[in-house]
Amino acid sequence: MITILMVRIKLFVIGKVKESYIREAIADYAKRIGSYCQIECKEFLESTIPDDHPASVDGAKKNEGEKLCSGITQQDYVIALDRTGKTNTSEGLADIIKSCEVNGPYQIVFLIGGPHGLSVSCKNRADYILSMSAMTFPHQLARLLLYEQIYRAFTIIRGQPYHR
Ligand SMILES: C[S@@+](CC[C@H](N)C(=O)[O-])C[C@H]1O[C@@H](n2cnc3c(N)ncnc32)[C@H](O)[C@@H]1O
Repeated sequence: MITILMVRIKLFVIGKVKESYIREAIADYAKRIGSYCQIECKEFLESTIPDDHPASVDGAKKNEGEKLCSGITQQDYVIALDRTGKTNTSEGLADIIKSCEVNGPYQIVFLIGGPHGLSVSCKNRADYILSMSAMTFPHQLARLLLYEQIYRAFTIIRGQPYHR
């Protein structure tokens, strides 16, 4: 017999969602996802960059990376979102989530970077670096797309008629 435990999904993200229409869409998906798992999103402030010097940008990214990684535990399955990562299908993401439901680890952490992207340490910690497209999205849209894909993944896992 296969025992399926409810996974917990956490999003650690840099920056707030300013547009109300994006916040509403995210809230709608979060509510739908809530019937399959616990999901929460922790927002961290963007680090200020005093000038456009590459060293300042690197410092800010490093600082943001430390904040993002601070809540990760050793057992978590970490998926970092980065344009240059590996692309996957919705079924592929569903397989990853299903494997965590069946075999553990039972907590999945998704990381979304700020305007300058994720630090090297975030990418090094990640078990999987996921690219949703070769194009770059603003972090707010990346977050919305991710919520939709997590919802879609659960409907695939449960065999429900959302995904075509
Ligand atoms: C504005 S983007 C950062 C752009 C930055 N220049 C870079 O190349 O990473 C903000 C965040 O959204 C997420 N993101 C944007 N486009 C993405 C994509 N195509 N696939 C996966 N994540 C993406 C990433 O987490 C990224 O750190």
